[in-house]
Parts: sequence; structure tokens; C-alpha cells
Amino acid sequence: MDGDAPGPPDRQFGEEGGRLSYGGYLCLPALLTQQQPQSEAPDELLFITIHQVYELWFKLLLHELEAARTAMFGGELWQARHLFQRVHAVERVLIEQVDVLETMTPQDFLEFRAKLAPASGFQSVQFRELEFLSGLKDERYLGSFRHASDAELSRLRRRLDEPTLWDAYLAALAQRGLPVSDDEIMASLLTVARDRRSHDDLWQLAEDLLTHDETTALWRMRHVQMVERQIGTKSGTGGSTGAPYLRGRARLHYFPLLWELRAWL
Ligand code: HEM
Ligand SMILES: N[C@@H](CC(=O)c1ccccc1NC=O)C(=O)O
Repeated sequence: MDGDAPGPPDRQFGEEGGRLSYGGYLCLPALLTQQQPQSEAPDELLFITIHQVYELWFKLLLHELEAARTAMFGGELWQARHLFQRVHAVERVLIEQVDVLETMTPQDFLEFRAKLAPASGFQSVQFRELEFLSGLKDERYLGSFRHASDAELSRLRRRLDEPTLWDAYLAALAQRGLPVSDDEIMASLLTVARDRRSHDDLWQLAEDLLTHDETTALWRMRHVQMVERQIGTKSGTGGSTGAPYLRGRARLHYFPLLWELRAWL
């Protein structure tokens, strides 16, 4: 009955070289020593953990969106669509995960909130990179990165210079022979929408862009609800008005023409 013996066999699949372990592969000794609370407050570990998890997902989103942009420029629309499905799934997780932080009471947050200032989500380099890559370029935000490293600042500047996802979509339309000048773009979007027999791939890709835009807006709304629940009408540690500032940001769109298109259909 040796075959049924409990426990792992002597040598498992993939162990032939014997170099990798679970923790080594995932760099867990480094990862799991990076949570450093500034206070004794019990909920600060939750606060740090959730932000670190967001930043890891932001890193993956930047990677996948860059690849989707390359695929659109290369005319590989099926590949871009495949990557957008992953982006959407991650973005849904980003929204859901607000629930975890909302298990913290405002009283428990106040035990360590003062220690955080002037740090704030304002200073998330990767969040701003996602905005710039998606098409919402606003160089005034470079001013909020006075404490960023040179490497981070140059990443942000590079994102401001690089083509956006919208530029890549326009390239895909142009490859199909559709005009993309400012004056003609709405007509081209309408052509795609009305002739799905010829252009369904371009239509579905535009829908994927719109879903990326929509899930980001939903995250912004979810974030501001959480902010009102935690700090009410207080101003933010980053120096903004807090919830009113964030409510203004929740109205922003990455691809305004795709929303405007609805009115013309
Ligand atoms: C208790 C929870 C939270 C509170 C009270 C809060 C509060 C705020 C406030 C007031 C701002 C405006 C900037 C300022 O003046 O500080 C802000 C911005 C921001 N927060 Fe949070 N936040 C919370 C959790 C999170 C989490 C979990 C993330 C995930 C990464 C996050 C990401 C951001 C980002 C990216 C911005 C910049 C938004 C923009 O400029 O459009 N926040 N937050
Ligand atoms: N801006 C928040 C503090 C906060 O949430 C925060 C602080 C440091 C690092 C990230 C944060 N998250 C989002 O803004 C506040 O005003 O309470």
C-alpha cells in the first residue's frame, strides 16, 4: 500500500534541481518584513496590508495595460481583449476589497491617523501612472510628488510622454481605414457601432475600454463613501478638502468620447 502512504513522495515533480522553495520563489522573507506600523494601534497592520495589496495589484494592472496597448498598436485586437478581461477582474477585486478596510471603526482609525500626515493616497505613484496611461494626463499632479524618488518622478514623466490606451485604440481604428482626426473620430466610432458585422472586434474592444473606465469610476465612488464613513467632513492628511475633492474626481472619465457616443446612437 506504499502508493497510499500519507505525506509527500520522496521526490516530487519539479524538485529535480532542488533550487526553489515556496518562500524563496515568492521572496516571502523580504515581503513579510515590510509591514512597519508607526503606532501601537491594533488596526494599523490592516491599514498597511490593504494599501500594500492595492499597490501590488496596481503593478500588475500597469503591466497588463501596457501589454494591451502594445497589442492594439500591433493590430492584435484579440490579445488586447484577452488582457482587458484580466484587468476588469482585478479592478472588481479592488472595489470589493474596500469592504475589508471598512471593518475598521473611525475611532480605531483615529488612534493612528495623526501619525500618517502628510502622507496620503495622493502620493501613490502607481495610481497616477494608471491614470496617465489610461489617458487622464494632468501634470499638475507632479507637484504632489515632491517626496518621490528620482526614479519615481522619471516614471511619471515618461507616462506623460507616452501614448495612452486611447492613442492605441485610435491606431487600431486607423489600421482599419477609419479616419481618426478630431473632426472625424465620432463618425468613425458610429461606423463601428452601426456595422458590427464588419467591425465587431473594434466595438468589443471599445466596450472593454469603457468597462476599464467604469470600474475605475466605481472604485473612486467606493473610496469616497469609505472616506466619508471614516473621516466625515474632515480635510485630508494630504491637504485636500477630503470628500468634496474626491467627489469631483469621481466624475472623471478616461474615454469621454465613448460615453458621448451613447447620445448619438
Ligand atoms: C481609511 C481609509 C482611507 C481614507 C480615510 C482615505 C482618505 C483619502 C483622502 C481624504 C484623500 C484625498 C487626499 C488627501 O487630502 O489626503 C485620498 C486620496 C486618495 N486615496 Fe485614500 N483613503 C483611504 C484609503 C485608501 C486606500 C485603501 C487606497 C488604496 C490605494 C487609497 C488611495 C487613494 C488615492 C489613490 C488617492 C488619490 C485620489 C485622487 O487624487 O484622485 N485610499 N484618500
Ligand atoms: N488621506 C487619509 C489618510 C489615508 O488614507 C492614507 C494615509 C497614508 C497613506 C495612504 C492613505 N490612504 C489613502 O489616502 C486621511 O485623510 O485620513
